[in-house]
Amino acid sequence: MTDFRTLDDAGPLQGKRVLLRVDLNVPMEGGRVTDATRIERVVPTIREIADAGGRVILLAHFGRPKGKPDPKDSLKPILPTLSEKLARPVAFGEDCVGEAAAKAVAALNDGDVLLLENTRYHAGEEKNDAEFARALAENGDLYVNEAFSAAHRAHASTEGLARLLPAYAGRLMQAELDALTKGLESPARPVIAIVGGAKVSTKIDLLENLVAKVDMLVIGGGMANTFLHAQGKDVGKSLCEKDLAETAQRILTAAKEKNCTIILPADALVAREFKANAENETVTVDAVPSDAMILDVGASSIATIDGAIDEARTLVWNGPLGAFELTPFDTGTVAVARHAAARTKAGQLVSVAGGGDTVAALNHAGVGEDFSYVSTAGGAFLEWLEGKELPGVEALRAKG
Ligand SMILES: Nc1ncnc2c1ncn2[C@@H]1O[C@H](COP(=O)(O)OP(=O)(O)O)[C@@H](O)[C@H]1O
Ligand SMILES: O=C(OP(=O)(O)O)[C@H](O)COP(=O)(O)O
Repeated sequence: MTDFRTLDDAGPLQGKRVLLRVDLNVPMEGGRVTDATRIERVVPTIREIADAGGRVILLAHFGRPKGKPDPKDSLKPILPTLSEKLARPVAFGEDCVGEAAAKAVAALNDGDVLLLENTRYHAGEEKNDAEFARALAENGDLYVNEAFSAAHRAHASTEGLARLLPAYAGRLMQAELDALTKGLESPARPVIAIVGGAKVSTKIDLLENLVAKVDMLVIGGGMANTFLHAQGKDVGKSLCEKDLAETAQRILTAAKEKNCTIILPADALVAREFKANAENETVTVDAVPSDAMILDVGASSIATIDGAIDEARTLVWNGPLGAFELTPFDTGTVAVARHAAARTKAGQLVSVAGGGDTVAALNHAGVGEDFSYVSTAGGAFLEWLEGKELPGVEALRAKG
């Protein structure tokens, strides 16, 4: 990563206001952080800057609040976990721009840490609006991007800001790119990818390029339902983006052309309520009751996926196979994660997984330490794998 400026190039940080873009989009339940991996991975950089006398101003997004404040997407509930992991106090600014931000920043002493409220509370963030980026830049002397997992977004705090201030890659940004390059630049074949999760519309397009890069593609989670629908199956009340059926068809055709084997669930665990221990049954994907939702892959699908992993030498995985936060709909994700971990430990597989919820799912399965590499990034990791340039990374090149 020699074409980046890194923290090593930033000069003395004493007294400098450092706008540090991090990804705090962590899994939460009942107002509490349920997986702190993304926080833990940025702690060393925050400490490093603060210990050098810098004033750390954390910029981050949470959820998708559509450009206006929404209390359910506040970063405030993350503060206790952030402060605990950092083992130091963290101040909070009620807005990331304007008077509230300026006041909070002005109150900082050298070595202090401040978290500003969700950047996505402003429409200018996702539009990468120049004026909004300038408003963010007003509070900093330099910019450090540590949010590899949001680097596929050309937003004001991930891209625009890097063009306004001296910009540097943070330690995690560097480490992620180094690890992925080392692990996956020329992967041992066959390569299997598992893509699941719930962010169907923002991730489906990248599958078209992915099928050219991998030998087998397992489509699970909410993502699978759109494909099952595209194949003419009734998915009942399942999470499904019906208007993406054509895109799904196109991906299936591209896979055939590229000789990539697509593995879709053949059976599923369905329920009528989205809650833990909801009454459930296993059905084939041709027989999903119209009032039920697919919440996990079934036993026969798990066996097929495990068998495919046995044939592979490299696995890349983003997106849980089911609603793993709710038992028993964690069964598929846990079983496949443990199988991949065992193959990895036996030296038969290189396994790379990433994504906020995917990491939480691996930790839930007790195998977070057993994969070859666990990235904080999901969508960004897949786009990197596609060979796409990531706007957040590109904006850092040759800046400083
Ligand atoms: N069949 C399904 N129906 C509804 N939600 C699902 C299903 N399968 C997976 N999910 C949800 O997908 C979410 C994770 O998706 P996503 O954000 O794309 O993953 P990541 O954060 O790892 O990139 C989890 O909260 C999980 O409950
Ligand atoms: O959680 C994230 O990505 P991921 O779900 O792909 O791991 C990032 O914070 C990006 O969030 P976004 O997909 O709402 O832009």
